[in-house]
Amino acid sequence: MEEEKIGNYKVGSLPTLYYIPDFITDSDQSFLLNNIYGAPASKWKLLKNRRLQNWGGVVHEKGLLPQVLPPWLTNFTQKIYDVSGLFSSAINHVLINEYLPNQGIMPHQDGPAYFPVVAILSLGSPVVMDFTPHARLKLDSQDDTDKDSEGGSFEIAKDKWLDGHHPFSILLMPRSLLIFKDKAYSDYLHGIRDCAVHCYDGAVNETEALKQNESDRYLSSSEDAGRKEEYKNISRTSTRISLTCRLVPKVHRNLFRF
Ligand SMILES: O=C(O)CCC(=O)C(=O)O
Ligand SMILES: [Fe+2]
Repeated sequence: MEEEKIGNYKVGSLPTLYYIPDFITDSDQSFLLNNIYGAPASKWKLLKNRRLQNWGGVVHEKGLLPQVLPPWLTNFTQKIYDVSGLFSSAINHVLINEYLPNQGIMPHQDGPAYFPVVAILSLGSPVVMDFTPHARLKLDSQDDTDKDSEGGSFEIAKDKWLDGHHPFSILLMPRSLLIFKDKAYSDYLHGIRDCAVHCYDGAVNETEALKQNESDRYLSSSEDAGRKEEYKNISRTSTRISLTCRLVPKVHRNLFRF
């Protein structure tokens, strides 16, 4: 793995979206989950639709008020730094999100304090992450009154986008690593739908993600293999944990000079 180039893991039509299946082993996954769930209860921050742990310090618009990352995390952030070769210095911030099967994250762009490369390590239940071009890249904006009509997310397919931008999705299997930067980071919003069944039909990494031997157990709960194929759904039957690993370049060493 170490000798291989990150370029070998490029997926989809953007030049800077990478998906590495089996980035960590099963025992690495258990090790991380044990540490995450072994952290003091006060480490969890409750949000409306999920909970999270913040490691590495507090991120402000102007930079990071740092806290040393624990060794159980730096083992992995160092590996991500080494393998990707995309970060200008060591990863110093990790956000751990926990999602129940019907929880997700609204489409968003990561904040300006971060170096524009993000690495997301996935544990537990698989999910589909959707990328949507930024509203400023929409060509002929649809009549907003359309929004409430039937069809929900299919509305998006009608939109026209500038410069070849188009919505796409990626299937994030457990133990995989997703890395994105540049256009994928700045021209697109990323989000996860808050429903318990996700469709991966057309996902940019369908082949790569489903090569994993264990993937079968997550596919549609239908007994009928043919229907699994037909619907291309994953059932989110358990919790997903993600580790969003980033670099905040500006670190405040002295609180009083912040
Ligand atoms: O859980 C994920 O995979 C995405 C998390 C994310 O986008 C974020 O923390 O900014
Ligand atoms: Fe994000």
